[in-house]
Amino acid sequence: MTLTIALPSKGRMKDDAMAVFDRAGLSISAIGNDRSYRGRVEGIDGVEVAFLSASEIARELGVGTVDLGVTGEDLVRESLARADERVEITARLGFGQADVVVAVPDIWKDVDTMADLGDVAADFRARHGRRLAIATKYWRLTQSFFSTRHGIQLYRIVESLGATEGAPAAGTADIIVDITSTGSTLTANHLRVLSDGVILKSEACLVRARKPGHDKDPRMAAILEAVRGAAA
Ligand SMILES: Nc1ncnc2c1ncn2[C@@H]1O[C@H](COP(=O)(O)OP(=O)(O)OP(=O)(O)O)[C@@H](O)[C@H]1O
Ligand SMILES: O=P(O)(O)OC[C@H]1O[C@H](OP(=O)(O)OP(=O)(O)O)[C@H](O)[C@@H]1O
Repeated sequence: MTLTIALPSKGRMKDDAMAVFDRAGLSISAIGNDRSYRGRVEGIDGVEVAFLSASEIARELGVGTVDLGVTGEDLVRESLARADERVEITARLGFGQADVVVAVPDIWKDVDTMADLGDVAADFRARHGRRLAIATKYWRLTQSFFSTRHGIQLYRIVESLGATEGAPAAGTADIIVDITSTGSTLTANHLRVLSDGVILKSEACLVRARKPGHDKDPRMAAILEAVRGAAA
């Protein structure tokens, strides 16, 4: 059986992911020309490399069409319901660090915690005639953090696929849930992370799809050991 490893084909994780595999002594070459989306690991037969976007990698791991992949933990937990039943995070790779956070307008001086935000949400309709609106592309993470973890039910998610930090100023949402690394985009948009508003501390991970046979496959064991040893 062929083992398929998915690596980012583009985006911010591409170069670091290739570098980890290089340091691990797993040299990857493209099949055909440089623009090919298929590759192989030199010296190991029966292992194929698929180059996909980081978000596609998370989805493909969930359905098991790839065996291993490098992608962000945020994308895994957002794309997959009950992620831990379907995939295993086998190594944290030391790059792509970013936090998924709840951020509110700076001028909401009395709102510092999720409990404060729960109070705001509870009387938002009475004050404004509508529910608190949260702009995000992280539906699943937002719902589980607000509803399950903090018992906040009175809100509405406004899907945002870009420039999420601009939504409060544009009037399309009241607060946001988004990824941040340096924090400069939040600051530039006059937003502030709640003191207990970090939903997930994400980084790039080597993720395995839970499929039968992996535990007995020497190629899987060799790849995991090599990549773990090379993680920054
Ligand atoms: N400042 C940042 N902004 C956005 N993502 C970041 C940042 N820092 C690290 N990341 C991580 O990078 C990953 C997304 O990378 P990238 O945007 O290259 O992915 P992509 O799947 O190619 O995107 P898309 O499919 O939207 O084109 C996520 O796991 C995210 O957590
Ligand atoms: O905390 P910061 O360092 O400001 O980064 C956060 C921003 O970066 C990402 O946007 P995008 O994918 O456009 O990335 P880029 O701003 O790094 O180009 C993300 O959606 C945030 O908007």
